[in-house]
Amino acid sequence: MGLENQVALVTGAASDVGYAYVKCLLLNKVKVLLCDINLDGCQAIEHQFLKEFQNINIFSTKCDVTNEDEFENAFKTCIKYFGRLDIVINNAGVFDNSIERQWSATVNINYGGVVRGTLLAIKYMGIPNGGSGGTVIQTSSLWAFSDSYHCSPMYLSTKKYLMEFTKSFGKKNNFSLHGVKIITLCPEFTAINCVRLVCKNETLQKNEHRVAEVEDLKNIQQSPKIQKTDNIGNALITILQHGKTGETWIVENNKPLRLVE
Ligand SMILES: NC(=O)c1ccc[n+]([C@@H]2O[C@H](COP(=O)([O-])OP(=O)(O)OC[C@H]3O[C@@H](n4cnc5c(N)ncnc54)[C@H](O)[C@@H]3O)[C@@H](O)[C@H]2O)c1
Ligand SMILES: CCCCC/C=C\C=C\[C@H](O)C/C=C\C/C=C\CCCC(=O)O
Repeated sequence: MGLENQVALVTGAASDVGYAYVKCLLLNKVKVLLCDINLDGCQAIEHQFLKEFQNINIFSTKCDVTNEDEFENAFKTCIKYFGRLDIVINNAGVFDNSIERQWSATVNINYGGVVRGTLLAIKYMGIPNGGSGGTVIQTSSLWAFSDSYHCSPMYLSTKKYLMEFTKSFGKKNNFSLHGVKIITLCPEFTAINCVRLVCKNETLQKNEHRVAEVEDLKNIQQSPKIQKTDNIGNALITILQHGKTGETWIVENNKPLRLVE
């Protein structure tokens, strides 16, 4: 299925994974609205791609996925600017180990942001509401399948919740009501500066067990086997073309993209 001339809204677009999503969408002739709390970051990406690729359609807007009005305004901006909306990528996320201080923010962004984005997608793309249907992709993590990794319990649990939300909410009987497919993508680690994010936390630094886990993260990060973000971007395109509502997909280095049965 070709994606040409479809329109996508990507949250957390100023991120490493977001960058790869946007790039792969543009290369498939999708028009893209970049949304992030970091508007400068989105605009820098926008300018880079406008220089790099010809005949692309790209625009940026500030959007905090925890702010209902701001998030809804991003949907309105998208439809106003591009005239339609077909794809929503819920990608904004945070990884914070300071469970004592940050747990509610992690839930509000990683899980709440996905729920808000999904409900808004149905409101703006749902057939009974005048839309043409569409697809929502949630970014979870391969960690959602792990019971062993406890470096950030909040991160892990929000990624599990959003996957369960999608499996349940994306069921075919729900899809038949609005025509919006809802699918989860679970990437394995990718080459990003995650060690910076993980190491900044003092609570973590004081906990010997967790320090050992940070060492593990550093080793994974430095591994030549770590997947490139483009691997995730290419997986996104395949899922948009072939995925079915309620499905969960895993993307790992050097392995075929796989559907979780
Ligand atoms: N990097 C990995 O190895 C990896 C693996 C699996 C899944 N993921 C997931 O991919 C997504 C992107 O991760 P990344 O590695 O590119 O992270 P990143 O830290 O580079 O980017 C996160 C982005 O989200 C934005 N953001 C944070 N709070 C926001 C909010 N309230 N509203 C809107 N935007 C907000 C940040 O500004 C940033 O641009 C996350 O959901 C992450 O859990 C990442
Ligand atoms: C906003 C987010 C930035 C996130 C960067 C930090 C951590 C990234 C976490 C990824 O989601 C991890 C993805 C997959 C890891 C899977 C397996 C690794 C080892 C398995 C295990 O120890 O259980």
